[in-house]
Amino acid sequence: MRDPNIGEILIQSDDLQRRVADIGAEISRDYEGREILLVCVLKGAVLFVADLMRELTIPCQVDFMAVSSYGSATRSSGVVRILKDLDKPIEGQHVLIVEDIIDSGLTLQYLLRNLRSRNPASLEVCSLLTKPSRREVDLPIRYTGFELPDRYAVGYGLDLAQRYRNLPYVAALTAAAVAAAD
Ligand SMILES: O=P(O)(O)OC[C@H]1O[C@H](OP(=O)(O)OP(=O)(O)O)[C@H](O)[C@@H]1O
Ligand code: HPA
Ligand SMILES: [Mg+2]
Repeated sequence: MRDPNIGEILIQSDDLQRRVADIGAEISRDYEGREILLVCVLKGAVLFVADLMRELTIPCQVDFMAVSSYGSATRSSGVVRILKDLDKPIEGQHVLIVEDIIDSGLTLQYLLRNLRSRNPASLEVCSLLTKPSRREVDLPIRYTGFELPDRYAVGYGLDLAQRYRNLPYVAALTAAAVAAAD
């Protein structure tokens, strides 16, 4: 039986996989002759980075940073906390931040400022999903997979109170589930 909190499917698994392959090809072309460091933003981006890095044909490394601002609610608290930092310095490296979703943009704003101060050779952003209608700060996103409507989404890494990250598709929560979470 389908979970009663899960509403309509917004992006099917096949469409996710096809788009991830396209983004991987585009990144490989753009960074030809260079090595990149993927900075995966835990936990949401973990499925995306695992699929994306298998599509890259250029040398790459991956490191992980954990930040959190949502707690168990469906709205950002606006306060971004680093829960785990990168293992190594990034000075002189071509860094690509890999995110699952840019919603208000507050997490990414914090990350861009923080990582820029560490003097990478370049710093770009790849986010599978974006919700332009909810953006509170305007930020440069070099690679994007899909635009979402103003609905709280779960699946393919995205959670509600840590659940549903394992769904192979992206789905909207039902209105009742959103109301119960906030
Ligand atoms: O643009 P924003 O409004 O800042 O929202 C986007 C961020 O929020 C989510 O992470 P969250 O803080 O919930 O942690 P998680 O990745 O562990 O789920 C998501 O993975 C992004 O990192
Ligand atoms: O729609 C969303 N779903 C899950 N996590 C999120 N973090 C920001 N927006 C979302
Ligand atoms: Mg989350």
